[in-house]
Amino acid sequence: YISMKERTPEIIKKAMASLDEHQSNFTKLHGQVKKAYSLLNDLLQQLKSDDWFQAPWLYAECYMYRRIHEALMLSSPISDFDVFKDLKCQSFLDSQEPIIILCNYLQELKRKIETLSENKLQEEFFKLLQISLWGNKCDLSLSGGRSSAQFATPMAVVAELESFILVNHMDSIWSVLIMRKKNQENISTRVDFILDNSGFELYTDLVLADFLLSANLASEIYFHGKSIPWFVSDTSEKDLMWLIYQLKTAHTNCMSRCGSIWEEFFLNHKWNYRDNMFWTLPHEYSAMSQVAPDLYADLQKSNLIIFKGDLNYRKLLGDRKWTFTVPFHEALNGFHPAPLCSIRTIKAEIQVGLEPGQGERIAISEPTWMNTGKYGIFQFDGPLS
Ligand SMILES: O=P(O)(O)OC[C@@]1(O)O[C@H](CO)[C@@H](O)[C@@H]1O
Ligand SMILES: [Mn+2]
Repeated sequence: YISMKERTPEIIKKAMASLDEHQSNFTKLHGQVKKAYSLLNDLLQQLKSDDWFQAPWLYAECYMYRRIHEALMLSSPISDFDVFKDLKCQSFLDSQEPIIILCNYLQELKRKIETLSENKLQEEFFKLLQISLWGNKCDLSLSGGRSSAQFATPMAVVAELESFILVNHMDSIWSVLIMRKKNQENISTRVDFILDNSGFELYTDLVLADFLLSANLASEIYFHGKSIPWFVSDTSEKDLMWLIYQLKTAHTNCMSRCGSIWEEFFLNHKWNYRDNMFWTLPHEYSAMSQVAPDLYADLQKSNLIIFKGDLNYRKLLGDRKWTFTVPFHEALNGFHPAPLCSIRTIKAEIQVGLEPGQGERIAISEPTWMNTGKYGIFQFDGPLS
């Protein structure tokens, strides 16, 4: 209710404001801008109707983002204009400090990576996994488009927040990768990231992906993004390329090196970008094999699929009100293309795989614990090899 009543009107207003701000860039296209603006205004008025509050939440939200996209599509030639672009860019620019710190950390780590013992490698992997987890605190649909505060020193945060991890299957994620690395028969290991938010979160995902290659825990990475602007801050191909360009052209040495290395990864196909319309439809993932068989078949080639963020978790579980103690495997409802894990801070009232009483105990002192992104999970499903 809060999401549809308060956040969505804010988000549409932000989209309209962005069109307003860019008026002057669209010389000779004022008619088209006016049209998109008025379609968004209609949508804003329609949001007051009861229908929006009676439809399933996930469906209504996805529909709203599609209607925003439609307003632009009907206003050709400004169809390609991303009404959330400025918000996404700003959230990246606001996190320069932690980005530089993390960048230096990664470079130092890579310099000595060959010399690390298996235990030490695991420790570093866990650290970067947790940084990527807490990076998911920063989504803009939850904050109605307001840039969320970043943590100043990502590495210090890891220790501070460890007690807020409610399900921790980092061991299983590690096992999948290290067992493949040790087995000489595995010449290649493919890891897929089903991306969530651009900006700082995306940066933490790329750092993790770089580490996986550098530590020979993976040989190829596939990043899956969104083909249209989605849930305000979700990553599109343009967002990903923009981020890499920002790094490459940064004045800080370590950032520009990082940008060049990552660009190179894409050029030599160690890193690959994919999108598919399925990610911007309201379907739960158990419907993927039916609705998007090609995508499902592609994911079956993966050795580990990492689903980032809250929305992906909702879709993995069909956004149902599961009992907290239901096993993750069961709630996936037949969706098992390959070993997979969810890395997500809890922002929506859906969670499985908890210990009996675990969620109920937190709710006593923190009634809104499922809406804030304060708690996180690493939840794994699949055979370990
Ligand atoms: O997937 P993300 O970026 O972690 O979170 C997306 C999200 O904040 O947006 C919606 C808020 O209305 C909820 O679905 C969800 O909590
Ligand atoms: Mn998101």
